[in-house]
Amino acid sequence: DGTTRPEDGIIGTATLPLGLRGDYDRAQPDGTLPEAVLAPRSEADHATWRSLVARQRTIFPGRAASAWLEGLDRLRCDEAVPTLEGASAILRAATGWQLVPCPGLLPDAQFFALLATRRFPVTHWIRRPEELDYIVEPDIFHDFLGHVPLLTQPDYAEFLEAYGHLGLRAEKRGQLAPLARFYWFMVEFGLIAERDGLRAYGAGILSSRTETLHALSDAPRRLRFDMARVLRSTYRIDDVQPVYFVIKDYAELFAAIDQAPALLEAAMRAAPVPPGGHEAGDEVWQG
Ligand SMILES: C[C@H](O)[C@H](O)C1=Nc2c(nc(N)[nH]c2=O)NC1
Ligand SMILES: [Fe+3]
Repeated sequence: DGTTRPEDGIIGTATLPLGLRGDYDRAQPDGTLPEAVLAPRSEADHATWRSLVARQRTIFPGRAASAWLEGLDRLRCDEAVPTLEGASAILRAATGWQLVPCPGLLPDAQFFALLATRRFPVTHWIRRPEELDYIVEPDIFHDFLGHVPLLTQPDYAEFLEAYGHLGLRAEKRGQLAPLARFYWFMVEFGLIAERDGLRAYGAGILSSRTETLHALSDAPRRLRFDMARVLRSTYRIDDVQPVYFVIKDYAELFAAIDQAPALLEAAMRAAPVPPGGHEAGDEVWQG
């Protein structure tokens, strides 16, 4: 389902060679990097971070999900590349999650094992100033700004831990392809129907200027979240998404985890839906 994506460095899953840039040689058996080997931040790193955040902040109003924005504000990370210790203190108090540094994309088993113990791996390196608009792999801007704010929201925090456990189970049963689709559509590119309208909570959307503008525009197709449909839906990662799925609340994601074991088996036998493909039973989100 995944190929390299030309923009803003959101990566598909299993098919991509792990980490073109990260410091994998010094990673520990669980995939994390020991504090002692972390490269210090330069003023240029902080400047890159500030401009990336400032650019996104101009388009968040009316587009970013309220729980995600509240989380971002609580993390107070606009002025400099955040430290994981500082953010972890806020997360522990809110939902018991913590952040661990990693060299980049991790093998699925390591990734799931960390999520299952409420440890979210955050890539340590940050893109170079000339890469503001485009990088191939997720960097700290995608991992931290995209994924961390919603870890302050209890239902979502519970869901992502359960996803970790489900991942370890699915890996034993060779069901990673449909499970990666669930991560892609509902963690990286998810939309939520809020009282004041449609909003984005997906990390891949909110860490990308182009995707944030596109996802909330009239261009893409938006379907009501349907777990079985998501598990059959393939995707491209080399362009903005042609289709998104809309949840009504984060508890819906956690509830879907319970259905997953049966649906994963069925999805392995079902014909995959091509990227942006239509199916008779599709429930278009009316909004
Ligand atoms: C699980 C998901 O489908 C995807 O395969 C992965 N995502 C990530 C990963 N590793 C990191 N660090 N971050 C991710 O988002 N490894 C695997
Ligand atoms: Fe991500």
